[in-house]
Amino acid sequence: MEKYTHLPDEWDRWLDASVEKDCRPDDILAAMVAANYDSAFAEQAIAARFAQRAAGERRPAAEPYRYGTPRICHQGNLIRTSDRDVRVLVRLNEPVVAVLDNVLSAEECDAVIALARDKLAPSATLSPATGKNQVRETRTSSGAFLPEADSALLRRLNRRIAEITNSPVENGEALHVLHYGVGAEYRPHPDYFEPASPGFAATLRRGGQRVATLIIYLNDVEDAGDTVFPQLGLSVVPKKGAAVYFEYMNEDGQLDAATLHGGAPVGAGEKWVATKWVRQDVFR
Ligand SMILES: O=C(O)CCC(=O)C(=O)O
Ligand SMILES: [Fe+2]
Repeated sequence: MEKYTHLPDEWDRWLDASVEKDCRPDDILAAMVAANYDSAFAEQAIAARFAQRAAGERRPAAEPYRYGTPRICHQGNLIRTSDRDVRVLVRLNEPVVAVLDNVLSAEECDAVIALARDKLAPSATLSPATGKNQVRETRTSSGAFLPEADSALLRRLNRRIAEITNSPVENGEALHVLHYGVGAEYRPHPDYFEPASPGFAATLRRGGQRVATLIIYLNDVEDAGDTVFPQLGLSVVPKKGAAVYFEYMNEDGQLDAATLHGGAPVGAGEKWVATKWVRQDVFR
């Protein structure tokens, strides 16, 4: 039987009542799946209902994002790190986005791919409703985290990335490598965790919010696979050793929705990136 992707009135009221009673999102989901609801649809509906309730308890209208001094120091043509001069190619101030070149050497790119190749697993996304990792059609790459203890190369790169992003090494999550085959994509998403979503509470306790991202391109893609920013009309074309940086949390804790981004489907060849997500505090 076809799964339901529509909420009739009685289920709408039931969902409201369940959220009001503070039922666990997991239990609400289980009940809906048992009643033949599509699980992705149900999760979205549950997360939206929790977010709505939280929004009602907060200030009514969200204030526009205030752009202060960027975290990244990218005024000049170069960012000098302790072991490499990184070239600034493009700077955008609102939101803060920078395209950088010469972040990694070609040999370093190849070495990072080699470290990740055997560890790849289908990419998952964290459910905003339940906090569980789930494989979805919105993210069709495969990926692996590379813990720093694994190699001297990773320690050196993590230090360099911390200098580029002007943040403590300890605030970075482990480097995350993604591999996309032809047609694989990562649909537009924010990298921060929507604070009102119950599924994100646990990860937010580990180092606080994500504040900035550096996506490093580890190969030249034969066709397409750009990193796209739909709200900016911006598309960054992968180039081996180059990177795109963006930041999305200011000193007041506001989150910048304009940094919505995704990895467009690869047209030909393959695409490898290494992502560093920077947290507000030490990430454990
Ligand atoms: O592959 C890309 O261009 C985007 C990757 C991405 O959004 C991420 O790793 O958070
Ligand atoms: Fe992302």
